[in-house]
Amino acid sequence: MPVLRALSKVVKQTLLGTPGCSCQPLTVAVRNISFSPRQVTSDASFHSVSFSETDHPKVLITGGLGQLGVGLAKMLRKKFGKNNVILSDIRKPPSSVFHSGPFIYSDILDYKNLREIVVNNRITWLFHYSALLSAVGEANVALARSVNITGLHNILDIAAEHGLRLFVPSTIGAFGPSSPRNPTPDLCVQRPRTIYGVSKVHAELMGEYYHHRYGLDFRCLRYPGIISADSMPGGGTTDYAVQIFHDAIKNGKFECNLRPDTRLPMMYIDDCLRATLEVMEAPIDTLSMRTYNINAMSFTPEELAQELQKQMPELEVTYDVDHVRQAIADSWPMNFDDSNARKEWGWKHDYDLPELIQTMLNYLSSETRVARAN
Ligand SMILES: NC(=O)c1ccc[n+]([C@@H]2O[C@H](COP(=O)([O-])OP(=O)(O)OC[C@H]3O[C@@H](n4cnc5c(N)ncnc54)[C@H](O)[C@@H]3O)[C@@H](O)[C@H]2O)c1
Ligand SMILES: C[C@@H](O)[C@H](N)C(=O)O
Repeated sequence: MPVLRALSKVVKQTLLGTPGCSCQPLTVAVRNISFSPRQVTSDASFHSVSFSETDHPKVLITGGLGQLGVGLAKMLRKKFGKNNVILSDIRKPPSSVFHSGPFIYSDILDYKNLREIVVNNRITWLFHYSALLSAVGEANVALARSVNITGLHNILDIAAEHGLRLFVPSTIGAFGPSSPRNPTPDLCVQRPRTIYGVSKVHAELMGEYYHHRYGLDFRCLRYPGIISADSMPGGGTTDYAVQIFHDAIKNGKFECNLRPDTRLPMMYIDDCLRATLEVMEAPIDTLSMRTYNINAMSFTPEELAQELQKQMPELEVTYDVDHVRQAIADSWPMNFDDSNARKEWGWKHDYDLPELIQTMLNYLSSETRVARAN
């Protein structure tokens, strides 16, 4: 009974606030009690978080075989040690990934399997990358709803139950046509028109709710469109900005599926992954919010093509608009206001458009040279 009384007191304090106190003791109280949202009263467990700030975290990455996960694992393994970072997905990994560090099968819809992985590997940090992106999500709403929403519920419960620090990426796609688009601040109207966007707003709100209700250390960044050389995008609206480099090098031609004047926020992958680690390592008292916009640059297909043509004057770009993607892009931010991230935890991007272009061309041309030599 003392447990139940303590729990109900905490719940009341969390919901109603502590009279006369402007500090944040409630989170600490809930976290010390550390009860699971799926097992509240019957076996309210008192496990304390075993990870101390001087240890390396034990990391699990879900959905790790997509555009961003392999690069994230590489960066985290450099910092925390190869065996402290487990990559997981439902797909079969290429042999280079399989041999570069721990990889396991994990379907985020399988709650028991997820729990087993977290327990058996004593996971302390979880990066939740599994998702169906904007264009693929519109083509399969039921699956997107299940992976992006039901899957997230499993992740939140496991993370709260086991005292994990949880990173969930959100996106420029979490905004919609009624949001201010130029620029888009952290806090404003969010009424996205895609299942992807709706699921990401849901993730932001649920993560913040679990933070306040259960003390979950939830951290979230809204990424712009991410551009990478060594991994391909998984079916989003910003994919053209990756594909153009591949087609330019391979064929000297590119057909763009967005209108030439479609302005969207973008970022090179190294900046995105560094921001992710930085927000995970940020001291808790520097974070006034749990979800931040981050940005680097903003351009249209026409501007990207013109900048690329400075290096490759023979490049031909034509346009054949995909109406689904265009409607999505027309509802998204054109410029992203990330001033809170810059002020509070020191976010700063390294790559603007010229550096992005040079880095992509260097990487892809050296790949092509190696392939031709073999
Ligand atoms: N790439 C971008 O431009 C971008 C921008 C904003 C936000 N994000 C977010 O970052 C995260 C990673 O993005 P990405 O580009 O690597 O995505 P991606 O589409 O390339 O990869 C997603 C991965 O999730 C996996 N997956 C699907 N269903 C699963 C399931 N049931 N269980 C486990 N894994 C499953 C897929 O196999 C895939 O490897 C996503 O949450 C995405 O919303 C990405
Ligand atoms: C922006 C982002 O979330 C993803 N690249 C998409 O276009 O769907």
